[in-house]
Amino acid sequence: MNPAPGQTPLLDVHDLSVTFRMYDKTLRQHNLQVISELSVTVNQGEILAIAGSSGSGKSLLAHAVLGLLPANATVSGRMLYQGQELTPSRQEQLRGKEIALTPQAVTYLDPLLRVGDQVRGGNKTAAVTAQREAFQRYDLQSEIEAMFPFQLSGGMARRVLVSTAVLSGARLIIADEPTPGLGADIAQDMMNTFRELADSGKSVILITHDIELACAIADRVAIFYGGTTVEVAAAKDFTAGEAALRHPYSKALYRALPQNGFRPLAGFQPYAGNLPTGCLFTARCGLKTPECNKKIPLRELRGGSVRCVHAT
Ligand SMILES: Nc1ncnc2c1ncn2[C@@H]1O[C@H](COP(=O)(O)OP(=O)(O)OP(=O)(O)O)[C@@H](O)[C@H]1O
Ligand code: NI
Repeated sequence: MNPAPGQTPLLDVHDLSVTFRMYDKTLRQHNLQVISELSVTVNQGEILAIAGSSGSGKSLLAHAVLGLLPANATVSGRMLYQGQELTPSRQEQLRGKEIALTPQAVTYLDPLLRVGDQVRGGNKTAAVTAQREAFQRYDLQSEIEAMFPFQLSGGMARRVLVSTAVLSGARLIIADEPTPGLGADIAQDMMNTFRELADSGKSVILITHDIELACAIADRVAIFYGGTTVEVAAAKDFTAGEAALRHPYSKALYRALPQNGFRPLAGFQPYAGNLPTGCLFTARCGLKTPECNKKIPLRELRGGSVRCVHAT
C-alpha cells in the first residue's frame, strides 16, 4: 500500500549507512560499513515485511531506528518519524512507548523481573486484564505470569516479548524474527494480531525469514541484500510469482521457497569488508554486464522499487 499523495509515511528511512569502528589484532583501527544506502518507508496502518539473508542488515535497521546501536557505530542518512528527524533524544522519548521492539534475541527480557510485571510495564492495574488476554491468545499458561525469564523456553519468551510490544500501545511495532520456535498455529495467530493492529491504524515492521507466512498478511515486502535495499514490492507480488518480482535476488528467494521447488542459489552474500563497487549481487547474477559495476540507484518500477539496471 503506497501512501495517498501528500501523506507523510510514519517512518521514512532514506540512504541509511551504518559503520562500525573496529580494531584488528595489531590494534589498528578500521571502519566496517555494514549498511549502505538503505531506504524503506512504513505508512500508517501497514505491515512492511523485511526479508533477506542472514547478515543483510535487518536487525541493525531496527536498532538504528530505536537508537540502540553500540557506541562504536556511526550512522548517516535520514530517519524521519511522523515527518520529524529521529534524533537520539527523540528516540529515547519514543522507545517502548510510540515505537516498540520485539527483539530477535530473547535475552532482552529483564532477568530479575517476573514475566507478568514486565509485560504490563508501569501500568499495573489497568493492564492486568489485557495481559491475561494476550497470554491466553498466545497459549501462555497463567502460572507464567509469576515466573522469571530463565524459566521460559525460547518459544515462550518470544510470545512474552510480542505480548509486551502489543500491550505497550505503540504506534509502530518492530518485530524482529518473532516466530522461530513457535508452532504453526501460534505463529499464525501472531500474524493475525499484527494484521489486526495494522487494520486499527498501527504500523508493523515484520523482520522475518518466513516469507510465505509474512506475505500472507503484509502489505509490502522489502528485500535486503548485503546491507542495502534491493527491492520493495507489494506482498502480493511474492505470491504472484517470479515474473511479478523485480530484482534477480528476489526471484532467487522466490525459487528457494519450498512450494516453488526449493531451488537454492549458489554462492554467498558478499562480506561487508569486501563489497564490490557496483551492484552487490553481481557475483551470483546471470544478468551481469559491465554496467553493473557502476553505482546502482534504487529506482521506481511497476509500483515498487528495485536496485538493478536490468530489471524490467
Ligand atoms: N556490533 C557489531 N559490530 C560489527 N559488525 C556488526 C555488529 N552488529 C552487526 N554487525 C554486522 O552487520 C551485518 C548485519 O547484521 P544484522 O544483525 O543486521 O543482520 P540480519 O539481517 O539481522 O541477520 P539475521 O537474519 O542473521 O538476524 C552483519 O554482517 C553483522 O556481522
Ligand atoms: Ni537479525
